[in-house]
Amino acid sequence: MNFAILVLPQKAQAIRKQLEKCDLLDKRRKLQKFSGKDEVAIPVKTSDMSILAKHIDQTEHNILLMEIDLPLSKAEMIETPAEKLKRAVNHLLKENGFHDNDTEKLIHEVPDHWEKHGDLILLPCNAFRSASWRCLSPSVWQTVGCALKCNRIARQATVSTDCFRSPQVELLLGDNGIVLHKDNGISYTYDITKCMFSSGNITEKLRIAAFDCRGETVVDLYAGIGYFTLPYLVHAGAKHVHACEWNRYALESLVQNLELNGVKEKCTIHAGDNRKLQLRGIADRVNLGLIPSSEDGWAIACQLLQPAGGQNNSSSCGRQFDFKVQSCQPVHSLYMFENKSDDGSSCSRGDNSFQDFSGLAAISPHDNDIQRPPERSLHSLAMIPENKLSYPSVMSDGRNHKDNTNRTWQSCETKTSWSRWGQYVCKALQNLLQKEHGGLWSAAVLHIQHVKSYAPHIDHLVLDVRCSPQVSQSLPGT
Ligand SMILES: C[S@@+](CC[C@H](N)C(=O)[O-])C[C@H]1O[C@@H](n2cnc3c(N)ncnc32)[C@H](O)[C@@H]1O
Repeated sequence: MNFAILVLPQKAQAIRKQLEKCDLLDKRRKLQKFSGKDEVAIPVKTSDMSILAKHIDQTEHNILLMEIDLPLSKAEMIETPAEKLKRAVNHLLKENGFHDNDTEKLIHEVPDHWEKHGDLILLPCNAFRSASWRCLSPSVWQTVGCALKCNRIARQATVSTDCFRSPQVELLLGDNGIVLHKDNGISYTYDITKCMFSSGNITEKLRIAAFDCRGETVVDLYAGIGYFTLPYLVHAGAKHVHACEWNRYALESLVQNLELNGVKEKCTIHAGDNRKLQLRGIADRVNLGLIPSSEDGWAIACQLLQPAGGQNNSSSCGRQFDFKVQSCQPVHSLYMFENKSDDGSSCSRGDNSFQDFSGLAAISPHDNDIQRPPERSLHSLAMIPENKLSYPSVMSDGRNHKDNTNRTWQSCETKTSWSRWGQYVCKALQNLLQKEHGGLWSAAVLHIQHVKSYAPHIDHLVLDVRCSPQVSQSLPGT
């Protein structure tokens, strides 16, 4: 029931203000002037006249309280898409004879959020799950399509654990799942029912887009539809990307996406198992984007890195690379994804852009006691702003030095489990590199990125590692 008080027009604004001040004005509804009656109805939240009387100046006239449904205010009239969807589905349930109790339960399965891929709406996996919805198919999907103004509806399921990372998307309305997705100036087309597309990884795509890879040869070991291959080529300026992929549907999309974005000539696709790649020593940078772990690809990644070191910033700017200056060591970056469990004890879940990996030194070739961290002992690190972020860079003789951005490594006592994971990865890579290329190598964590949390104890982490071959002190001119 809705109520209003009737007041004289000349008093209406003053009384409205008084009501607003004491939170008795019903803002969901509009004031209304009654033509011919010379009265204005002001919507109020209470039907208790004594409460109203306490707050309104009644000296000049009497106030009349009445039950009335005044028109909704403008803000109330604007329905969100989620409200619209719920209203449409509610109507459908009623039309089909569902009782109020059942309707109330079923409405909880109508989602508030979804992904939009062109004219296709991808519903979350818990949407419309009860058996009752099946009886209402296809009219329920037509209703959803109509409410959300789209022609195709699909429902998300968990990405399968098979090695192709196949999505388990179910098409509910429409005859195909091919979509066109655009972000950060890059177009991706793919079949949503056959290839995975993680919109949650947008922060990583943006981070890669901001890398300076000019002059670099990059290998993307798990290219998929080109989710990272394309930002390397389109925005980071990589000279060439070798993209590895073994899922034929992802490969089809990858080819299309390279063409779509005009970078086909700069990419070589390697179809098949990346562990069988015959290439070696070609890469400045290797991208390992596989969850839950890319560990299977570490050996091949090390094989792919150039033995004498890759491009560094100085050479990409056209300056002569100089082996004599240690701070201009050629560098490699391995870029990898991991999903890690954590014990949640000190997890910080706010801004995840910059993680403090203080206390984590580069692994020198002489560190042999790094253990794999226990799976459930990982938790996040304290945050530090970007201007305080510094690179650990310890050479094989243990000396600290400034990196070429002139930021010094801050030592800190706090050892966290993420940093232990970083150390474990660095040590493993260093061993692999020494075995593969010979000589001494150092491996250092450049950055640890928390991408997202899948569950309270499962975090998606990305680690940037810089691997450098150590120059012998006896090289001519050193
Ligand atoms: C996480 S998915 C795709 C990630 C990709 N960056 C994207 O979002 O489009 C990983 C991809 O690696 C591929 N893959 C997994 N193991 C592989 C292997 N040993 N060789 C080649 N491709 C592999 C899968 O088929 C899948 O498309």
